[in-house]
Amino acid sequence: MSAPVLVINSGSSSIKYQLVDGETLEASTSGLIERIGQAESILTHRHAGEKHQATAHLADHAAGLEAMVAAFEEHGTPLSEAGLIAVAHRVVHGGERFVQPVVVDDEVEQAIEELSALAPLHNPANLEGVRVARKLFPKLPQVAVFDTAFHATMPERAHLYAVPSAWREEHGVRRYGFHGTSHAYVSRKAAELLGRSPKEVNVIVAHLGNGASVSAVERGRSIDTSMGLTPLEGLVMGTRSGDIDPAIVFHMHRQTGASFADLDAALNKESGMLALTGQIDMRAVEAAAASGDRSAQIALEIYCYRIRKYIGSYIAALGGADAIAFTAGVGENSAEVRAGALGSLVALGVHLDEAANAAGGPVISTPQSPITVMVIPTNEEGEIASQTAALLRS
Ligand SMILES: Nc1ncnc2c1ncn2[C@@H]1O[C@H](COP(=O)(O)OP(=O)(O)O)[C@@H](O)[C@H]1O
Ligand SMILES: CC(=O)OP(=O)(O)O
Ligand SMILES: [Mg+2]
Repeated sequence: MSAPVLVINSGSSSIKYQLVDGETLEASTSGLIERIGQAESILTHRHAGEKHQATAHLADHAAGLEAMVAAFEEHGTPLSEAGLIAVAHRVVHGGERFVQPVVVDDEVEQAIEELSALAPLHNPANLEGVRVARKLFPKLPQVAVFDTAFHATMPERAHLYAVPSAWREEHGVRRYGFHGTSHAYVSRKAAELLGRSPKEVNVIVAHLGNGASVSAVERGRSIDTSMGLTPLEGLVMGTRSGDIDPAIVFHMHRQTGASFADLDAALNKESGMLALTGQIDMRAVEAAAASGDRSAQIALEIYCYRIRKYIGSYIAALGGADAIAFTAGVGENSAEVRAGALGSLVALGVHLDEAANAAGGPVISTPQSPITVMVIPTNEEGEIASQTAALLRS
């Protein structure tokens, strides 16, 4: 590896990590630590085509990152001998200030902490990863790469909300958008698949994971995206409601006396597919729907209908699209969701090839389709490593 970067994606109860070459984007080692803070945590470490799994009690992110360091020592090359040029961190909210990757110092750490109010599910965990890694690897540059950065190009018509000016000017209320490294990487790959430069094409990216968002990418620049001030707006997600009438919050507060903290938790953690079906995982929802469960069938319809409305509106926003690309856990794996999301878009130039869709792509539209539909595996860690290597070169 010529520019090895350790990429860390700290979630609320998990840590994903990869050792990636910032030049070739090749990952030699990757891992996932799940159920941090619970009685038994699971560490899955992949190196040289082999999978090593272990369980342990990992009380917090510090313990999780120490277990990661130990796994590198046990399997393959210890991190201290890997020739790392940096540790790179996914940070979800960068606010208005961070529109490029930055090397983290005390002041940047403080700024990320202040942004936690805008991404309470994500930034605190990201920050924890940064803090522990700064202690573990004090000599290496720690770089933060922000989910929001790619969307900094959105025009005012897309990022301004029609709310009182003090909210906008004094409290940073605007659309920021998230999953930016994924939207950036996948929209570039879509242009590559079309055999064109990113600057020549308009692409709609549907990133459908646990969190989910759609973006409209005009000639390589994000011009709109479905997530807003926080990662709650837009699509129906695993546990998040996506778009609702904001008055529902006031109504429920008045009706039940629930606090704003309770309502925040209800919309972020107890809504979405979980609220509609009792399940978070799309595989379980699809299995229930296939076995005749009516609420799962309706939930799938709602999930797909919301995506379809966003895609239709982004075709309008872009004045026509060259490609639609599906990515992330659901987008890459569920032919049923892709078909459901595209149904009735024939009138807008989307002709799905059902056999190609069932086979998983990469191209899943017919050769005559005016808009090419694709399935493109995302690579957030590779994109983060590549942006980090570019920052350190400059
Ligand atoms: N074969 C599959 N069919 C349908 N959905 C799947 C499949 N594999 C994974 N998923 C969905 O992908 C989700 C995770 O996506 P991912 O992009 O890894 O999310 P995150 O990064 O937010 O954790 C799971 O919750 C599951 O719903
Ligand atoms: C921003 C966001 O929703 O991220 P994730 O999908 O990882 O939850
Ligand atoms: Mg994700």
